[in-house]
Amino acid sequence: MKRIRIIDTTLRDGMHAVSHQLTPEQMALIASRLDEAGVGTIEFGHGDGIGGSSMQYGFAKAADREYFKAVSQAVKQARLDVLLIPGIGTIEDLKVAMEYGVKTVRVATHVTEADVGEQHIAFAKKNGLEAIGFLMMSHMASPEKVAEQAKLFESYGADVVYIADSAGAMVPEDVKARITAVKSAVSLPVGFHAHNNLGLAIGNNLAAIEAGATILDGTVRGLGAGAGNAQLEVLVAVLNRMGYETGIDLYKVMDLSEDVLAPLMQRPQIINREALAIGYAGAYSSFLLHAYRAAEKFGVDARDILIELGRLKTVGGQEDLIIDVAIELANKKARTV
Ligand SMILES: CC[C@H](O)CC(=O)C(=O)O
Ligand SMILES: [Mn+2]
Repeated sequence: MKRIRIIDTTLRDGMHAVSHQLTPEQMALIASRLDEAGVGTIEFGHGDGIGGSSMQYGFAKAADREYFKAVSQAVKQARLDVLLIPGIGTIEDLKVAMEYGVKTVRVATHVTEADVGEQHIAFAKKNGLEAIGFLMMSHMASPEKVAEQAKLFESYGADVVYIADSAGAMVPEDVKARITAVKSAVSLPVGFHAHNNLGLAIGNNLAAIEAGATILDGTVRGLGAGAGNAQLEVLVAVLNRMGYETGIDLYKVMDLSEDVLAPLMQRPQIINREALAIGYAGAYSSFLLHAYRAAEKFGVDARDILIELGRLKTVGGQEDLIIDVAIELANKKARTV
């Protein structure tokens, strides 16, 4: 049977959807249920990765160390994984994660900036971790450029390279083109991380597999930034139907979704007008809740903020620009009335 490795990121990307407010106890409960369901790799922590809890990205309910402790005690089999965006997280933060048994790090950089992850990948490899190079906002670069950046990650020692459709802006042919280019440039396993802003998360995962990806991300109930990620239980069901083995018990993730996740969610994980605007404009999915707050504060339409952020080609880390754009739109509005 063909095997697909699944990385569950409910407890990391899903944190964006709940303003990073899951408690360590809630994370521990969800992690233990994922573990029981046979999920092999569990990513967890602040939505913006380790060290992300801050004024700029939003304060989490608890400190990184409290999440590390709670989740590491709850999980028996699964491999624990953290996301590290160089500059937001540091190697010192990673060392703390390692004390709690974290075995995989996804070093996430903007799609044209893999070089800022070199020392983090090298450190991870030297210390026995699995190192995954994660190229964010991959729709913003051509397939050739994405392949060039994937090669850089490979040259630093990465075990896997990931193409992330952070804006949920890609259609299946965009995904195929990028995965195909990366597959022919590197000899590493290739992964894909989807967002559902255009309703294509599952379809894009299938396109990724067709082009040679063997690792996919999912989140229970789709919980994640923007319109969320590929919904884990749906992904498992579809992959089962297509004859792929994931090692995940479908009923157990369905029950986790219905009985545990649903009551915790601040809002349904749907493609509302603002999430759709993100996919349409190619803006960062994690800007969604920041844009809501800025829109309310300055009396403008959140969609206009998001469309403008896409037009300006803003990238992760530029959350402060959301306020600037909202103020600019409010001033424009005041001038026209
Ligand atoms: C802000 C980090 C981001 O959420 C990482 C990620 O999941 C993505 O780029 O989609
Ligand atoms: Mn994401």
